[in-house]
Amino acid sequence: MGLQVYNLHKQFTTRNGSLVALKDINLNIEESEFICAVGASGSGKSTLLRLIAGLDTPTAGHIQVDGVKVTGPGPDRGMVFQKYTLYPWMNVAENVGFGLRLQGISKSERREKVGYYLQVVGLSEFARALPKELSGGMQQRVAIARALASQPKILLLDEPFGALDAQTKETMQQFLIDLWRNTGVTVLMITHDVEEAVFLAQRLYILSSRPGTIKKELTMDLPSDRTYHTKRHSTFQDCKETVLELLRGESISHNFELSERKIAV
Ligand SMILES: Nc1ncnc2c1ncn2[C@@H]1O[C@H](COP(=O)(O)OP(=O)(O)OP(=O)(O)O)[C@@H](O)[C@H]1O
Repeated sequence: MGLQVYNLHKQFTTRNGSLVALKDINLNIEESEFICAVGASGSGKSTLLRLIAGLDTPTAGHIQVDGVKVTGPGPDRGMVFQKYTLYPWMNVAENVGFGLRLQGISKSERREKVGYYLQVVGLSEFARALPKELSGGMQQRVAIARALASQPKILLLDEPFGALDAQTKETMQQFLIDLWRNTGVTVLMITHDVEEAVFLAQRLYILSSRPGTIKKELTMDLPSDRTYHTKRHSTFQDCKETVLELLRGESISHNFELSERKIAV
């Protein structure tokens, strides 16, 4: 059944009055789809993901995961943020098993699941390492393993590679697409990196700014077994240009925010 978002509206009260961050957002994400939402800075991407994660409540509208209304955080949604959110005093295995411990899962089952997901992300031999002993990319793989360990119905990724250097980012994109193909997990990822979004997503939602609305929904016509070579294909370049053009339209009224640096291609 996947994830459905119905007429979502989010308004914040600020010192300068109220601000509509999201307006009339409707999403339909089927099981095992890989979806990216892309938009300029301030288009409400993080707000959208936080609402889906249940970390904040909508002003109007509602969200369903597998037909169940979201009323708060839950193990059916695994979240990975841009900044490494590992507990520095816990080793890698303890970090991956943390959510499972909170769910009251027995030590033996925890050990089995942690072992399995560390293998999935290729970090078995780092089980006893502390986060500070790992590179940025490895830390994000631990965060992904932790999110997967609770066997969520959907993986929510908030610019997970935004803090990584270009080369690590490319490696992590390939890692993520292989992981998605091997596990069949449903993914919703937000990013302002157009190339990343076009490379990863089967389908893209493009958000407009202030208020954040769905400006366009695009299906990516790229092979499912994509590798970084795919980025050189003319179809890939055409898709990227289409998205950039839609975002350029946004930048006319928000050019102070949507610099080429922010588009990051
Ligand atoms: N807690 C809050 N209180 C008031 N305004 C907020 C709050 N959170 C977000 N906003 C505002 O809502 C709008 C959308 O913010 P959000 O962080 O969701 O955008 P974004 O697309 O994720 O941006 P970026 O790409 O820069 O992270 C912005 O104008 C922001 O200032």
